[in-house]
Amino acid sequence: MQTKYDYDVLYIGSGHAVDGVIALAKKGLKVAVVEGDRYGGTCPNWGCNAKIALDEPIKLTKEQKRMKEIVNGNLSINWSQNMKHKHELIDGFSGKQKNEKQAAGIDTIDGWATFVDPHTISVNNKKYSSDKIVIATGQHPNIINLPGNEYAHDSRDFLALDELPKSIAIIGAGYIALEFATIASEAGAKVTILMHRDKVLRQFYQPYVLSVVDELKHDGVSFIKNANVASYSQNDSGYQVHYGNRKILNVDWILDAAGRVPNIKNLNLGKAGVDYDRKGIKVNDHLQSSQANIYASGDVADTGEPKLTPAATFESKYLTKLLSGQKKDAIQFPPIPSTVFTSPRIAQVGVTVDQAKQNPEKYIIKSKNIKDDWYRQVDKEEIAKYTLIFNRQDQLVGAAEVSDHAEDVIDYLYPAIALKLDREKIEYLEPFIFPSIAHDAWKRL
Ligand SMILES: Cc1cc2nc3c(=O)[nH]c(=O)nc-3n(C[C@H](O)[C@H](O)[C@H](O)COP(=O)(O)OP(=O)(O)OC[C@H]3O[C@@H](n4cnc5c(N)ncnc54)[C@H](O)[C@@H]3O)c2cc1C
Ligand SMILES: NC(=O)c1ccc[n+]([C@@H]2O[C@H](COP(=O)([O-])OP(=O)(O)OC[C@H]3O[C@@H](n4cnc5c(N)ncnc54)[C@H](O)[C@@H]3O)[C@@H](O)[C@H]2O)c1
Repeated sequence: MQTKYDYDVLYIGSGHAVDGVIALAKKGLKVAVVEGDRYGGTCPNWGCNAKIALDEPIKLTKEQKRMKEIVNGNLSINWSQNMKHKHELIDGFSGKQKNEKQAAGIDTIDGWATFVDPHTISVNNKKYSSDKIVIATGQHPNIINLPGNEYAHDSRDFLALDELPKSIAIIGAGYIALEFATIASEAGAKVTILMHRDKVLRQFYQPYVLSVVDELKHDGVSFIKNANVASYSQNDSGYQVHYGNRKILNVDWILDAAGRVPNIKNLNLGKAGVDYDRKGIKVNDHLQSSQANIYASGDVADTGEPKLTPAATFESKYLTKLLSGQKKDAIQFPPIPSTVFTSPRIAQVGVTVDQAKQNPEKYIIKSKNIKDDWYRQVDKEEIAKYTLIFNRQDQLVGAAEVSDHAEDVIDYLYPAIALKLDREKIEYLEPFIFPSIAHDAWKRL
């Protein structure tokens, strides 16, 4: 494709919302990626991959505690070695990401992009023009505007802590709060979660959430409901969180985990004619913004889908097909699965249990406590429950699980839900390896 612009397609951002870029370049389009920070974006550098690297030994010590009569000794987390291992796994990732793009003939432009007009951006005072532009700038932590918030840290700081603080206050009770509380508490910190209201992980099935909350409490994590955090301060002994009616919590470290907000402020979107609000860039069913040549992908796009890696990757791959002319149809999202990587995990996909309960004429709910199943007792799981949701045509449309294997179970069941498999196909797919979590999951259907 020959255009009057420097590029056919220019991406702002280099996270999973850009996963389709190499395939696009292979189609012969002239492509550039602008990145102001580390290539690869949040998920590998300071999100999913970094977190799961720290979490793996946590899972191990939790399991060893359950097996203590069988596996001798007391395992404990060496925080600095755990962090060193995380650095070894993660730190080279960004360079590899950048090299892969360059090797595919993609121009990588280092710096922060701002719009000059709908076809032009500026990076470090140099202008670049492009026929199509994809805004894929992700989100940043929502640091609550409170007095003393210079003492509060974000998730990125936590994932780089050289030393584990003895006590940590976590503001918020969502994904990051619960996952990091699991890691920090098991590694030896005293963790207090200060909740905005009275619910933890409100988008997940609450009985499963409460099982995880009970487990965390058992491990010493405190939860303060309706905390009404007012300010933070510092003195010789550490930091203080001022909350409720003149109450003070003294800690060594404060993590603000009160959600994330789209990276749109510094893009100068007024010059691009792109509409947005606090939920992100407004897009139509082709991920196209209010300016016809500008698209949005990933966390920054207000698609109504969860702001998760699988959604960002799916959107990016859709855009690859759309922008290379292979596809014209609107984007059709499959159900986006999600896991909270606590110990045990909570995972879900498709129609939620609450949605099914509200529509009994449409759905049949099957729930089971499988804690005592022989396969779950192999590693002495203490919490293992699932719920399956079927429509009236006997198709699996939703699933939720709380257990140490919840993310794998939901992944194994995912094809049945996403492809709407009928009974005959499900029975044909019966021969999973035995014994295995996949077999354990599929035999439920
Ligand atoms: C702690 C944490 C844990 C997470 N764990 C999971 C998980 O387990 N599973 C899961 O599915 N999701 C998880 N997520 C969410 C997941 O990381 C995001 O959904 C995903 O990274 C979104 O990808 P993206 O490409 O849209 O945005 P990002 O990965 O954030 O990429 C955006 C990129 O744009 C760059 N950028 C921004 N503005 C500009 C500009 N003006 N010019 C140039 N570059 C710019 C940024 O530097 C960034 O690199 C987690 C998030 C966090 C914070
Ligand atoms: N396992 C995963 O897939 C995973 C893990 C981490 C993060 N993420 C992604 O990153 C996003 C951000 O994670 P998160 O945990 O920060 O967000 P979240 O939306 O999951 O939780 C935010 C929490 O902050 C609370 N809160 C909001 N405003 C507040 C205020 N003013 N004062 C006190 N509390 C307040 C909310 O009530 C909620 O409990 C997630 O929504 C998700 O998209 C995903």
